[in-house]
Amino acid sequence: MMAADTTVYGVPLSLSARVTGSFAYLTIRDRLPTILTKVIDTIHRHKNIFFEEYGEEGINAEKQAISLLSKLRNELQTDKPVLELTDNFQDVESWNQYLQRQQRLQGDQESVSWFKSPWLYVECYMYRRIHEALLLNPPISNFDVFNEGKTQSFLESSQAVMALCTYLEDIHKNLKNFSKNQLLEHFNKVLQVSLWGNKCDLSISAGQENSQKNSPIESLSSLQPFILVDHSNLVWSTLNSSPGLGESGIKAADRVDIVLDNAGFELVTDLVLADFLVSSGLARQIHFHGKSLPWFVSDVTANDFQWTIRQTMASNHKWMSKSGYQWQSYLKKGVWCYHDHPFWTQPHEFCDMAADAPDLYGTLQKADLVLFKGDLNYRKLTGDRDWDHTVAFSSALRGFGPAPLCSLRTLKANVQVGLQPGQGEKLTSHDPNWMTSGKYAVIQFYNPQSEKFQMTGNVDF
Ligand SMILES: O=P(O)(O)OC[C@@]1(O)O[C@H](CO)[C@@H](O)[C@@H]1O
Ligand SMILES: [Mn+2]
Repeated sequence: MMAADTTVYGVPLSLSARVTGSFAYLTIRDRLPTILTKVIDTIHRHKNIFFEEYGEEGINAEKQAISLLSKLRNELQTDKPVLELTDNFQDVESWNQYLQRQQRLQGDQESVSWFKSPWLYVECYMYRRIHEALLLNPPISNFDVFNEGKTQSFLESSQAVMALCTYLEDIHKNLKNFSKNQLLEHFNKVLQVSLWGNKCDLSISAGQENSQKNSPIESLSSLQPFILVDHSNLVWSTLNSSPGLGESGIKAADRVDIVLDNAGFELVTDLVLADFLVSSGLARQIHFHGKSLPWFVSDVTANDFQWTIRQTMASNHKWMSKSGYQWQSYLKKGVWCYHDHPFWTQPHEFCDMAADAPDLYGTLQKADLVLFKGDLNYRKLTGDRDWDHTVAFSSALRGFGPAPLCSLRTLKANVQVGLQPGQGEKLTSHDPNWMTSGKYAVIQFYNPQSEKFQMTGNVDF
């Protein structure tokens, strides 16, 4: 049970580095400075390229950006107050208003600092400050400091990508003859491949490469026991309960939104899932949501999304190339759409979305299902609070529910809800790092309509 001083109106406090030795503390003390040092090193290694492209201006920009990033690293390591942003990017006002909100919450400016403020806030803020350091130094403003790691993750996963595209081609060939059960079997496989694709995240590894080396399909059965919450059946029934009938006679969802996480291998697993949903007739449209700036080392930007599809098309592997052309065609026809709303690269908990980004909330309300990939999205869904593990997922969402939603997340932060009584304790006893190792995962579903049904006894379709 929560101690009284750790909850406000029943909502636990945000995870933060106030708790010495906590995962948040170790992340801010150790991993974030390491990531910053790698960013500085990356910029320095590109000095000659900046000179070739931009002359002396490029050299000066490199020097100034490194100076700003070194200052940022010092502020972080010495627990200085969080500062206002000074660039003119689209979201600067929202970020500075959030800082003022945090200052009101915490009492004064001095107390809003790296080790005394919510982990979610300061970690997101660090990536936004990295972007500021580039924005304030044109002509290198468009340089993606994480690009090397993201492209390496894709290129070094090429065997796994080929295996996945070959598997997808087999499905395409036999799709028309599949029974409902066979379709369900393949649905579960591509859903779990997308789930485990999330292990390939470069911020947890502080940039250490972690591409996918072995066949993603063959390893699924050995990974099954590590799925702590498996609501795949609820996802399947949501896709099959939509009013419309697809070409294949399957009840098709009109629209599935995928809130993306990492580029590289994980993005390919999401594209394969999206391809399966459309080609099987389970969905008519897929809307992808990426990031509007380089984020958490490996998160997908528009450039990463386009590069990945171009790379797949250019492959000399027959089925990889065929997949790439199919995916490009889906984008051209509007069967697939890509968005990158600024809200995804702000620090807000998702329960704030309806108030702080009503346009985005309204977009998600058009979906029959929203899939949220990865750990950071899970932290924002649950507010990165220190919840008891048996708290219901619906409670932790605190009113966020634009549509039926499902988190596909490998655990890399110490927040997890919706477990059975005793499940957390049992995991801690035989695997103390179960919440942060990336070994475990959840497929965790919530339907706001069923919530409404429980409260009012009826649902207006
Ligand atoms: O969202 P992702 O890519 O699955 O993970 C993001 C992440 O790596 O960043 C933080 C650690 O710095 C944690 O929230 C989490 O481990
Ligand atoms: Mn990520």
